[in-house]
Amino acid sequence: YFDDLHLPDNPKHYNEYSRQCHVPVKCASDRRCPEVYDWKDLERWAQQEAYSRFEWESSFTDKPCSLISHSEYDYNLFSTGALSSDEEIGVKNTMTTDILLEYLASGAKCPVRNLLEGRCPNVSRALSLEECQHQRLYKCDPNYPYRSYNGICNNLQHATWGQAGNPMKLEIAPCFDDFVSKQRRSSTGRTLPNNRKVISDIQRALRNITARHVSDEMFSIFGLMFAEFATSDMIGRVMKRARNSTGGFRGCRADGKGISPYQAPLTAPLTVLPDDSNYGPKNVECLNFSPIENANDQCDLRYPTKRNTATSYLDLSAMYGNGDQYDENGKLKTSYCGASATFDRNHVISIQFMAIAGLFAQLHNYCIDRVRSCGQESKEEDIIEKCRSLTIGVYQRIVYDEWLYSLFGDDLFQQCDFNCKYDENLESSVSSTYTNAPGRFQHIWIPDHFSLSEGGKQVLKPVFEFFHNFGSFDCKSVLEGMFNDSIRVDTLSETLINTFFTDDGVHGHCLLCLDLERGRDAGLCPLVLYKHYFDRISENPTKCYESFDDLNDIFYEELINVFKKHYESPFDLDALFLIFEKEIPNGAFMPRTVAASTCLQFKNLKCSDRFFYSWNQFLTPAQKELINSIDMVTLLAMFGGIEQVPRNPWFINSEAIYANKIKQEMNSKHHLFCSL
Ligand code: HEM
Ligand SMILES: [Ca+2]
Repeated sequence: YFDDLHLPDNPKHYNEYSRQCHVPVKCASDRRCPEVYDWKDLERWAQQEAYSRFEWESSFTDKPCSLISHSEYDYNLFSTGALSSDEEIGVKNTMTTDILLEYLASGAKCPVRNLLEGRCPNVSRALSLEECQHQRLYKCDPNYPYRSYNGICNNLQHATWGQAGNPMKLEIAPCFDDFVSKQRRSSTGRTLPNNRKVISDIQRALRNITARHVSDEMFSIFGLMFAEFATSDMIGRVMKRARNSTGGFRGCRADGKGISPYQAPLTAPLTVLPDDSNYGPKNVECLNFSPIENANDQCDLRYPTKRNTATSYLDLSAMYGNGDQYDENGKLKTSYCGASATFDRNHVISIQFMAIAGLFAQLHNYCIDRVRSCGQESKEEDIIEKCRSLTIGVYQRIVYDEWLYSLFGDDLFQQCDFNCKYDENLESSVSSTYTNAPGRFQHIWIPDHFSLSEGGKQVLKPVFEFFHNFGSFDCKSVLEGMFNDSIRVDTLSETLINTFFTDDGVHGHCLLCLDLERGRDAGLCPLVLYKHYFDRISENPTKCYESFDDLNDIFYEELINVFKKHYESPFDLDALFLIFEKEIPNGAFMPRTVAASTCLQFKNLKCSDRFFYSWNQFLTPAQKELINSIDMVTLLAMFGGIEQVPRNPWFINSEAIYANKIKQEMNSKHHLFCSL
């Protein structure tokens, strides 16, 4: 089934649903193109607008009242990095193009759509401004055996594919109201229902669904946190930036009682209604939110898409950073739990995340020690890069053969069929749909407590405590705690809905609301379009949804009732709610459409990666042998500092084996490090 892994450069509106279900298509018979008297003049105007807007926005980084302060719980939840001068040009170019498109769309919308979808041959598809032409030419050396740090030259013909900072890509054209930036509206043209209200009603409704139950064979918190680690490797979110860094621009008053009079321009806070069962009594009427930056650094006239600051390849880019993270011996500088110090910049992570990240950094550093102890003369670069290739290979094998296998279950794993070959014509890219809807599915597994294993006992602590004071935790007990801790599948946790990122256990954010808003901000189309799209790809029967009750093949009745209450038509539902699809394929842990999207995303990342371990021609036999023998259990035994490791860390209640036994087996492979 899933063999078209390509995401288009110029996505088109998805017509198939309308065709099958006789839904009218906006602009269907409108053939007009934008009429502009003087394009050059318009471009220069848009550029001037962009430049002055950028200066104005940047001025807010010096206004303490407009920044979230240290003492607020959501300090750093929306932190923004500083821009290098190259990045600043990219951001300004993106703004220039966005302003120009918004201007055109403010006149008539349909011509803009025709332009964006390539039906206006007389209009150039890129701006002609000098600043827009700064794409560098790269010459890639096909014989250079190692990955670059920013993803460049992984693809020899298209050097920039998969590069950090690239835009995400869309399967189908986005559904902004004006096609370029305004939030999608209901089919009758009204604003979508209040974000928070829908989410809190969903939490209430899910309490009454008993079909969602905990079984013995349950995915572990270890599996959950590993997923977050893999996500952070392929996706790096970046809130709209100004010149200097911040701990987050302010949208709401510090006490949450409404929008701040000092609201910064790069924010779009969420409104909470006074009758909210959690926030109401706390007088919180406003939750901070900052949109993600667009990425259109060469000023192409195309649908706006969001920036991904990570390399899309599964190459441990969040751990290796720019390649400047090594000490004088070529070891990664480490921080808590032996994790690479690069993670210290990321403010929204837990010690559990660090404990998993630490396993891979320690493998790299262990490898460096072993290679050096062979006493052979090697170039510094070769030692580092050989250990890096080994570590990435070990990680990639774990992602596909262990983690995805456990998540998908045997049937679905075979169906998805990860046995593709390297395809040099396939662009490595992250889907904006995946990122902003199905890819967030596992957030609903986040519980209210994580376990620690202290003196052989399980101790439960609120999740938020693990986001602060990393120094107060013992990584060994954090790791051990994750193995027998089950993901949450019966109801949605308070942590997810009411107290996310809190520091006092009382006032917090709503992660699922952020997820919903990200989809709206990225212009995702209605849920039923994606359902139709992915069903077609997986050759499932497709269906039309005329009444809410038609949704009964996707959702339980309790949820349909929530949607009935808030939405005008089943066609208006937000794509995020695919995460609540009731059909879970046999043996899998994910609903059907989420699984289809996940399958395509991970297949793309594998088959577009020239250096993927299973075909990387630069790996030596010794590297290959090590990659095939270091599995997750081995990593845990070697670097987890624990005496007994679970045979299967992805599921709870796994049988345990002695770490020493595994370490001994590894010792018998030491010689391999001398022929890396
Ligand atoms: C305790 C576990 C986790 C926490 C605390 C967490 C937290 C977060 C936060 C704060 C964001 C940014 C929200 C926003 O502003 O848009 C995010 C984004 C995201 N998360 Fe998670 N997450 C967790 C686990 C996972 C897992 C297991 C997955 C599974 C694949 C996942 C997938 C994603 C994706 C795809 C995004 C969007 C991309 C991004 O912003 O990096 N997360 N998560
Ligand atoms: Ca990466």
